[in-house]
Amino acid sequence: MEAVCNGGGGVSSSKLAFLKLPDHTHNTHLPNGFTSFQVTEKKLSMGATNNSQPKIVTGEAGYVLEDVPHLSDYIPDLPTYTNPLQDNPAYSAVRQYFVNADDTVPQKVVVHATGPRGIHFRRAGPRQKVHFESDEVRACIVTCGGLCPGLNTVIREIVCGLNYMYGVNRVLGIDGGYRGFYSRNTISLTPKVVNDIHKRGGTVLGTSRGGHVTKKIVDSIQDRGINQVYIIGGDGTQKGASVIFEEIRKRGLKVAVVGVPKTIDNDIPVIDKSFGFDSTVEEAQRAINAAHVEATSVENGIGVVKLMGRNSGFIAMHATLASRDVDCCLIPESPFYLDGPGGLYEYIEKRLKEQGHMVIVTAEGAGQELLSQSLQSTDQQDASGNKLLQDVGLWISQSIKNHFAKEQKMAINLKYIDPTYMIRAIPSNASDNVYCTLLAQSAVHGAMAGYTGFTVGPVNGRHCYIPFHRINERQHKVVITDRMWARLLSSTNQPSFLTRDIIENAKKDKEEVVPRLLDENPINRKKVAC
Ligand SMILES: Nc1ncnc2c1ncn2[C@@H]1O[C@H](COP(=O)(O)OP(=O)(O)O)[C@@H](O)[C@H]1O
Ligand SMILES: O=P(O)(O)OC[C@H]1O[C@](O)(COP(=O)(O)O)[C@@H](O)[C@@H]1O
Ligand SMILES: [Mg+2]
Repeated sequence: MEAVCNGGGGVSSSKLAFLKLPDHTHNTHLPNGFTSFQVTEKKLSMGATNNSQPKIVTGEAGYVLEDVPHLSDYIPDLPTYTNPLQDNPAYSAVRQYFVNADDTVPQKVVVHATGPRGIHFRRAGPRQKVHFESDEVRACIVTCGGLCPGLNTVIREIVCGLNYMYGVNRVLGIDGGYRGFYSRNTISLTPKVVNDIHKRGGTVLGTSRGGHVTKKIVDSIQDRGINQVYIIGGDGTQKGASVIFEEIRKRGLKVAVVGVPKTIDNDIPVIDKSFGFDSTVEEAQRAINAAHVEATSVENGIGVVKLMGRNSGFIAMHATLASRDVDCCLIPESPFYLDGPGGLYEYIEKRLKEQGHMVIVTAEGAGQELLSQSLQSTDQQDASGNKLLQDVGLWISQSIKNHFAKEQKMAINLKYIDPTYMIRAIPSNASDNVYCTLLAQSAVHGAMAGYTGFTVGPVNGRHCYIPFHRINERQHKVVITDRMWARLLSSTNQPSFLTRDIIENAKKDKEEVVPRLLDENPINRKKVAC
């Protein structure tokens, strides 16, 4: 799939050179109808601005580039160096190893002949010129939030990428998440130290929730002389990274802040999917197989499997689609009910009569509203402020058992499998390892080129630098009025549990979360001033 654009809207290739955007766009007048917007902030004495605003470049035919910050936005006269990769024997033979300064990637690849070209992100990759010298770099890596297959691979590849590609040999590992910046030890990471870590699950750096004290974290970054910060973590972590970036920018420090999105739940928007997701879906097959074997080995056997997915049911949906042994998949985005016509109990009875067994997969966040009606509702949160969930797997298993015992309709034989933490702790599979390598290398290239305040990730198959605000504005969720959920419903034959209200709400949600590019001026949407 070719999804990379150069500059202008539907222009001929001969015009492309003229339409080139600068590698990092400031409040610049651009050629031929391109306009760059960055709200003009009050300048601080050291040249820093007091608050960063979205950097938006617009062009012909509704072209919009949502650009990422650059150190030169607030540090005047930032020196430039030749990229050492140009003398690296592994890369110098590559026909065009460096990314074109004006390469951008469209967020939407399905377009209409007369529709605008829509939002684009800056393409990731090595730049001809960099803004750090190799021996100047002092990088650090931190991992935060829940575990996810692939964390160690990303750590390994950041360390190796910095060292092999840019000759950087000072990389610190921050121990135990954000709080490790100010309350724990650091470890020195070299290619030798990280050589084998991708074969292990978890994170060699340790992780934690809570403990994000921005001032203490940035003080520690400043005190240690760190100038590249690689922050690997989920939606909470990326919010934390954004705040750290703002503080660093406010202090006018030459420190690149780079987010690497980690989420086993795949709940981060914009990017195609998160690392570890494939490994997780694959590992979930083992639990589903076990549930299927148990269910088919007895009369009226029911296997219930709980998978992770706090607010987003992607793991359950994909594991169900992959398996074909699942008769019902429950996710947080699709409310369901138990009793009455069209309810879960009725469906279970029908399925058992038809085939004598069934498998139910539930995401951990499914049916929480039902649980809080029937169990005592708790509003407990974890250290990061995430709502602590009640065990839907246990609850639904018990509810099904009670229902069939009470009605004395049929004797059922139910087995509940909770493989959630076993799945989360595995090392990443081969395809996730390759993905993690690309993510890590893209992150390193971006920081070396002076970009900052961004999350790296694939958009339509191309790695991009995405501004934090785009990652943090919403959660990625299964849209139950989309084709993928319809595919699942047709593969399991389960009831949709959809009432007219739910369908209307789902449509409304979708309209709110996905910017309606066809009829909207993005400049108005972002409320940026020229
Ligand atoms: N809104 C926020 N602002 C600053 N830091 C945050 C925010 N939300 C979460 N964090 C921090 O990010 C880290 C990880 O967040 P958490 O929600 O536990 O996991 P994840 O990043 O995997 O979603 C924690 O240290 C938490 O304190
Ligand atoms: O690790 P904990 O605190 O038990 O939390 C479990 C949660 O962590 C996750 O595995 C990942 O969530 P995060 O990406 O927010 O860290 C969720 O699927 C699950 O709900
Ligand atoms: Mg999270």
